[in-house]
Amino acid sequence: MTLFGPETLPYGVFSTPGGARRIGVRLGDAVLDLARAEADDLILAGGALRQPSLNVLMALGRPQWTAIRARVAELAPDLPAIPLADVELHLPFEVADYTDFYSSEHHATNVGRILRPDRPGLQPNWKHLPIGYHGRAATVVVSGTPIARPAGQLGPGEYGPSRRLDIEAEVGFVVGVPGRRLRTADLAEHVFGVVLVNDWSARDIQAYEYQPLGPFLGKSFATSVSPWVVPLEAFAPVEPPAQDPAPHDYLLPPGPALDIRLRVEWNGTEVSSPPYAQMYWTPAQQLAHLTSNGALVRTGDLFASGTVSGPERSQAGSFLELTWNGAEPVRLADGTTRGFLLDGDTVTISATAAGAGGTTIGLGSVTGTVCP
Ligand SMILES: O=C(O)/C=C/C(=O)CC(=O)CC(=O)O
Ligand SMILES: [Ca+2]
Ligand SMILES: [Mg+2]
Repeated sequence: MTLFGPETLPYGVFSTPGGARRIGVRLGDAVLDLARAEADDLILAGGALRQPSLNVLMALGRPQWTAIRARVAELAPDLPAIPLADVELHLPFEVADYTDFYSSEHHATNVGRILRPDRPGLQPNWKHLPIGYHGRAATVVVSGTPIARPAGQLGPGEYGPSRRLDIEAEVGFVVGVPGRRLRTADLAEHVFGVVLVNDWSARDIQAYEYQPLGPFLGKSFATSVSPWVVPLEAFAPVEPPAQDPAPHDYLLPPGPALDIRLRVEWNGTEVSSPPYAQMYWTPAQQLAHLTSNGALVRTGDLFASGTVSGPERSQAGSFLELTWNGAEPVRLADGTTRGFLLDGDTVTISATAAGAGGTTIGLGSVTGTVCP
């Protein structure tokens, strides 16, 4: 079984040594060169495929996305193909704005217990609206980019490198068509596709700075995304979890969940398997909420699910939860133990998902190595 067969066909931006950035689609272990296919008039996309990023393609809208994808699938065996091993992959789209949600009930409850032990895990508003914050688009980087350990204020009078550097395994949604005051039913008209996200987080910086305005420097230093954007239509929609209390009208109907199964590896040891299908708030509700006040989403906007954590410890999407703030270290295959990230550590988040027509599709992976 290949995870990158004709039912997946994710888009990315690649280059070969000395060459310019071009748009490609992954098929198996090859990249189909769509820039050349358009230049050869095999695919008509008004120049959208002859660009150094996906943004022009993403702005075309759903009917053209569907038509181009169908044409790529039809032509795939005959399109110019380059071995994946011979290309460099780049950030696939120019990030306009980056928003991060907080939509796993298990993650929100765990983080609440760890950071605010004197209060109930979930805040009273949590089941009434998808909580989120606006992040920093400029520091969204492609998988493989080294992650420099941030320094900052760790407490009163204390400044230095973070000692509690962490990950957050998330699913990201990439906006193609701009809009404001969107309804949940509008998701597929506006969202082009899905990436994996690692929202690197310095827990000591975060814990000191976040009150009362929320995450700031503890999360804005780097956010990694996978190089392949999997089109929304490649996924088989599934039923989201029941919501109680019923959300406000503008958040209904909730729209589908996606059955994306993540896997987190720490220096090659699999340490957790977060289940995205169990997220409380759906991407359609996040998009409707994000734009409900009249705020504009633009081509290239990235909104992330929030840390994906399931009910089990082995399903934690952050090391904060996995090691319970470092108190219960995990053992890696080389016999060493970890609470938080050490310099030189590599984290890889990968995922598969239920694809349309009963298939299993791949999302690839997002990886990063910590440097001092
Ligand atoms: O509960 C808090 O104070 C903050 C928790 C987070 O780390 C927020 C975040 O990035 C959202 C998420 O990924 O779920
Ligand atoms: Ca996050
Ligand atoms: Mg911004």
